[in-house]
Formats: sequence, C-alpha cells, structure tokens
Amino acid sequence: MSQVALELKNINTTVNIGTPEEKRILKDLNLTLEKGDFVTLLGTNGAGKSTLLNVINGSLNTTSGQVVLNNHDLTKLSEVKRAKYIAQVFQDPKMGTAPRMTVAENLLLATKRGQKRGLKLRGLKKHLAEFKEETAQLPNGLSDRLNTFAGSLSGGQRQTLSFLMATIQKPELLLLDEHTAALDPNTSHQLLELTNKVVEKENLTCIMITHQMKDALKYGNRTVILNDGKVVLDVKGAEREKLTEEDVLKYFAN
Ligand SMILES: Nc1ncnc2c1ncn2[C@@H]1O[C@H](COP(=O)(O)OP(=O)(O)OP(=O)(O)O)[C@@H](O)[C@H]1O
Repeated sequence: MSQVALELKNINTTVNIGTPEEKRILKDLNLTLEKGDFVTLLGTNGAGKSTLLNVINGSLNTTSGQVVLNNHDLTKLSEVKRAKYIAQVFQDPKMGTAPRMTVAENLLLATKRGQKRGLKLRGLKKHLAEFKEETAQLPNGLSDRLNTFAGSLSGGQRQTLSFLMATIQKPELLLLDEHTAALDPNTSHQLLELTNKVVEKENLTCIMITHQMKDALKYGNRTVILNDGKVVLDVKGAEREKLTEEDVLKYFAN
C-alpha cells in the first residue's frame, strides 16, 4: 500500500508584497508525493522550481496553503526546525558544508542534524572508522580526505560530501536543487548514479531539480514540470515511460 509523504496544498507564494516588485510566483499549486517517490522537477528558468523547494524547506514562507510532511503540518515551522526532517543539496558546492571543518567533522555534524548541538563536536574518534567505510564506496577519493578541510576539496568532492551529509541520517524528504549542475560531465554522472543508488536503497522521498531532460527521464519514478508557478505535467509509471524529450519540450512553451 502506498503511503502519502508530502502534501503541498493550494500553495500560493507572492514575494515583495505591497511594493512595485510584488510578484506572484507559485499559483494554487497542489502536489502529493508518496513515500519513496523520486520526482525529477523540470521547468523553464523562472518557473518557480527553487521557490517551491524554498517553500518546502521553510526558507521562504508560503503566502497561503499548507506544507504537510508525513501528516505533520510544517507550514508554520522555521527552516531550522524543518531541518530535522528535510535535507537539501544545493547547486553551489560551497553551500551545505563548513569550509573550516574537516570532512570527518562535517560528517559528524550531519549525524546530529536536527539535534541541539553544543559548541564542541564530541565523539569524532569513535566515528572515524564508520566514516571511512561510508566514504569508501564513493567517487572522487573522498575517503582519503577525511582529515582535509572541506574548503580545500574539489567541487566534485565537496558535492559528494554534501550529498553524504544530507543522507547519512535518513531524512523524511530529500531536496536536490540542480546538485550536479556545477560539475564536469563525468563527475556529474557519478554523483547522479550515487544519488539514484542511495535514494532507491533507502527508499527516500526525493525531489530533484534538473535542466537535463535525459536525466529527468532516466532517474526517479516520476516527472513533474512547472510552468509559471503551476504544475503542467505530472507523470509516473507507463505514462512516463512513453514520454520523450520532445514531448517534454512542448511543456516548456510559454
Ligand atoms: N525573493 C524573491 N524576490 C523577488 N523575486 C523572486 C524571489 N525569489 C524568486 N523570485 C523570482 O521568481 C521567479 C521564480 O524563481 P525561481 O528561482 O523559483 O525559478 P526557477 O524555476 O528555480 O528558475 P531557474 O531554472 O532559473 O533556477 C523568478 O522570476 C525569480 O526572479
């Protein structure tokens, strides 16, 4: 039996209300994700994809509507409180990792996501073997860099670290905002494969924004297209299997 994970109910998001820059971005948006849904989210520049993730993670308030995750209404919860349930990897490798902390320290921090943390990170030694094992299977030689400052990693290593940090403690929802877009094609492919493997193995509920139509149709079990703040296509199963890149392009028309 499928189980509902995320419910976005009548989401309306307007920014800069009452100013000449007022802009309505998300318009009566409704979307329900089942547990284990891996959604690839497409849409033209400015369609509202990142805004949607921001409304879900709480960095932006929705003007009206509700964000419900596993029957828990998050609408009024702060971004910090939502971080207990939601993990995100951004496009910029500099986001999501602390540059002046080592890889191992960053990972330790990630194991404590959503918990109250003291100023000192304790128990690093205890976790080192476990981190070595966690990183051994990952691309980019991250396991040999456990004592390196995150700030001196390559973009690919840093994104792999961000991804591991986001998933090391199973989140109820994983948000990926073009998390491989800044990487070279090879590294991007490796991280996408890793993403796919982890999301499937852990049965994570996930939304991944991408501009690569091939990837959008290859990965995940469901594809959603946004246009002008609204869902214009939402397909899974056989209907999605039939979908070609050409079909997808039609939904990009303004
Ligand atoms: N805080 C804000 N203030 C003003 N305008 C905003 C704000 N956030 C987003 N916008 C505008 O809302 C629209 C949607 O932006 P958003 O970043 O969600 O689009 P997107 O689909 O993620 O685009 P892209 O593919 O270019 O990343 C854009 O026109 C953007 O300039």
